[in-house]
Amino acid sequence: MQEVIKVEQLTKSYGALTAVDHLSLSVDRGTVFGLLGANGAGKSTAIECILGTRKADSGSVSILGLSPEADRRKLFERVGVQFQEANYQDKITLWELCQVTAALYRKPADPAALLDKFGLSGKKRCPVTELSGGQRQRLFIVLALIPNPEVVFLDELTTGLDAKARREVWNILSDLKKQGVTIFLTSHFMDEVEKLCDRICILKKGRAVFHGTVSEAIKNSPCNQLEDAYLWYTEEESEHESI
Ligand SMILES: Nc1ncnc2c1ncn2[C@@H]1O[C@H](COP(=O)(O)OP(=O)(O)OP(=O)(O)O)[C@@H](O)[C@H]1O
Repeated sequence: MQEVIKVEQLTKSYGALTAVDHLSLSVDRGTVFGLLGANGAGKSTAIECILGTRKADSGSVSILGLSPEADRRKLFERVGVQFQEANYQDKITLWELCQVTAALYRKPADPAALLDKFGLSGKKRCPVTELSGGQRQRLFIVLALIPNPEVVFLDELTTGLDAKARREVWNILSDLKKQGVTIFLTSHFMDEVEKLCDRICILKKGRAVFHGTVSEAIKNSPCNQLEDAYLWYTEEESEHESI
């Protein structure tokens, strides 16, 4: 399988705090990779450093064989990104934002079709600031998919979505995966991780304490369920290195 994302020994500190500590990982084409960890474990910092929007202290990253820093323009034609928080100009409508985003890419997806797929067609003329939390979250995913990406990064994918919308997002991601899109996500929901992720990495205080499949995560712990295993990896005082 072709390696699409390769991260080696990525490290980032904020003053005395090491937020990401020698993180190495690899993601194959057409697979879904989940980066997990408690609040403050370093997931967002890791994603930002992988994307080159935050400068790492050391380590290397390659996405689609390109460097996020040196090949920024080339790479971002092929990568979609959804961030947890985004600030948009006051009063800009969903439709305007989609158009502005689509204009950045050579072969964008059809924003109208994406809005429709995510149940946002009726809100086209609505200012982004007037959307509910779940609607904003869905819009962020739409924006990440506008480039027609080969790789998509989704940070806290379904936070704020209701049960039905979460299921819909899962189905859409499963379809994207079938089309060969590589997905890198963070999530706090273990049902979602079990449903979607081929491989996971669990971070604890910036360090990877588990790498592998969901079933390996359960097998290498004393637990029978992913959520219990996840808590075991993240809460135990002793390290459970299995990399
Ligand atoms: N700009 C910053 N300056 C200083 N410290 C920061 C900064 N951003 C994050 N941190 C710290 O780095 C650590 C990792 O934060 P990060 O946001 O990467 O975690 P996370 O796993 O994404 O958390 P969450 O699940 O809450 O989003 C935390 O202790 C956080 O307080």
